[in-house]
Amino acid sequence: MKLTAEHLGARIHGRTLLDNVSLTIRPGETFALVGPNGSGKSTLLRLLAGLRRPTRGCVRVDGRPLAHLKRRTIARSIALVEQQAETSDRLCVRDAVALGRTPFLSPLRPWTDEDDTHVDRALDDVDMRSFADRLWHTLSGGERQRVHIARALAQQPRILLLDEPTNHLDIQHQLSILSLVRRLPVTVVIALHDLNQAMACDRVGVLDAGRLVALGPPEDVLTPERLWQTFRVQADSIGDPQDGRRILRFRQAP
Ligand SMILES: Nc1ncnc2c1ncn2[C@@H]1O[C@H](COP(=O)(O)OP(=O)(O)OP(=O)(O)O)[C@@H](O)[C@H]1O
Repeated sequence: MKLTAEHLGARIHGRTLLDNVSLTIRPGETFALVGPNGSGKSTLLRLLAGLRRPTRGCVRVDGRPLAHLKRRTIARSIALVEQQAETSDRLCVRDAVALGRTPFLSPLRPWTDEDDTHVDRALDDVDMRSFADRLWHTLSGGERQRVHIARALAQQPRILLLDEPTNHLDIQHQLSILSLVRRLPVTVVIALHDLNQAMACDRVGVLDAGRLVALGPPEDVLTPERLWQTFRVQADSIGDPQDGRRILRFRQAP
């Protein structure tokens, strides 16, 4: 599924959060969105998910304006995992993940075994099946994060939008979630602070003060010059002795 942002602008109380952002996310690619704190990554993801209306411009899904689609129709195609998503304390893990099936349910389409299968698979994908009966408020930050990702996976989206999905996760679960996301046969946009994780994505977009200042393959975009201009850090790119892939090393500016 193709997702297109056309000249997107977002303003609030006279302040510009996004300025003329245009990009096309190609079907099936894993697209990393990077940028300093406050550069507009979460705002852009919310616009792409249809949760917030742009002040200017338009988001299209396979050419159709998102603004013309019903919320339920959007939820059948697009899932967003937000940074600070909350869930009712009274829910158990399984029920929290089952919420991902809501867009598919109706009086004429009640819960079926197929929904259970999707929930089980999503719990397995994030390694949370053994927590299925635990109450939400008993979970650690990283466990909650994994449940939110499972809920999005249970939604079987064709476009998955993830806002810093690895920020609470231990290294094993960071790697497994990222590798899962890359394997999924869906279009993924993922906001990341770890630029080496962004290096493993198909393409990268760099936001700086609400503007898209670079877009392309990671090696072409995450150059020492760009990292200095946007993040004000000195960076060196070195080769991984195992597989030759580029790794970024950072130093604070003198
Ligand atoms: N409702 C709001 N009212 C005022 N300012 C807002 C509002 N929502 C977002 N902002 C501002 O918009 C800017 C962009 O925020 P956004 O959350 O999109 O950045 P981000 O790149 O995701 O940041 P981070 O890396 O810190 O998560 C920030 O300066 C933020 O303070």
